[in-house]
Amino acid sequence: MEHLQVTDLHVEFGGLRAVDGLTFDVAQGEILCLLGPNGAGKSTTLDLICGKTQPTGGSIRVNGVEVSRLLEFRRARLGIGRKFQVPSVYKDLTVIENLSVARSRRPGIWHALTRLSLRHSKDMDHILELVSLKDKSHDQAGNLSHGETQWLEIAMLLAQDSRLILMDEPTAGMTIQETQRTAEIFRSLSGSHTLVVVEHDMSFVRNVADRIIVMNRGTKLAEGSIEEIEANEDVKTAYLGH
Ligand SMILES: Nc1ncnc2c1ncn2[C@@H]1O[C@H](COP(=O)(O)OP(=O)(O)OP(=O)(O)O)[C@@H](O)[C@H]1O
Repeated sequence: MEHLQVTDLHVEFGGLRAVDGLTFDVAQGEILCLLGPNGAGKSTTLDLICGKTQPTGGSIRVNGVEVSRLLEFRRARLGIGRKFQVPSVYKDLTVIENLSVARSRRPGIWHALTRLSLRHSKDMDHILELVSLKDKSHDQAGNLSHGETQWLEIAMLLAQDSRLILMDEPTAGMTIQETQRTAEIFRSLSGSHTLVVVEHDMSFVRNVADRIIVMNRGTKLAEGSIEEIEANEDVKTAYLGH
């Protein structure tokens, strides 16, 4: 579980202010959904939090620790995990082998010790159960469906001990059933993990979000529950304007 505080965050790309004075908090164990029209700065915000992009100003704190100047791998070690739209699983390896690779990326020497490795294999079972892939643990990742591949990637983040998980359109391309299962997975992660999710599917957002932030032109336009967001006139205007 991680508490995230973003304060007055800025980034410019050749004069374009993609993120322009963004401030928000995410509580430990909370699921925050980021909405907004195309080009609002949602993906860039995730890039800034995970360290893929360096900010031109502002602060990003995780459990009180300033991370905004740290390199991406250092942030990963602090438990910040990013799931991209294109999955990065190893197709020739089995599901469980993919988890082992993810686990071996964890910091520290402890995972090398046998006693702890045993415990870890139990953790792995638990993780596979959580993402509904236990029956497929010895299947090649390349043979998984699109939805299962996305879940494997979430499982890999869990295996590498990410506690603040950032996801960009996790349900894109999923069937209705896969989307529903993904919502259940997210709800079971909430409480123990903090999630920031960029998502356009409103019924999914309705199912998973504890809170919603709508971005427009790099800044926060509105914040609240789904009911508050749907009733917000500024939000309606921003979407119609695009
Ligand atoms: N590396 C980059 N270099 C230059 N411009 C960029 C870069 N990354 C993003 N941008 C620009 O920053 C703005 C915000 O982009 P971003 O992808 O964050 O928006 P978004 O809200 O995620 O939109 P979408 O819903 O379309 O993915 C856009 O105008 C985009 O073209």
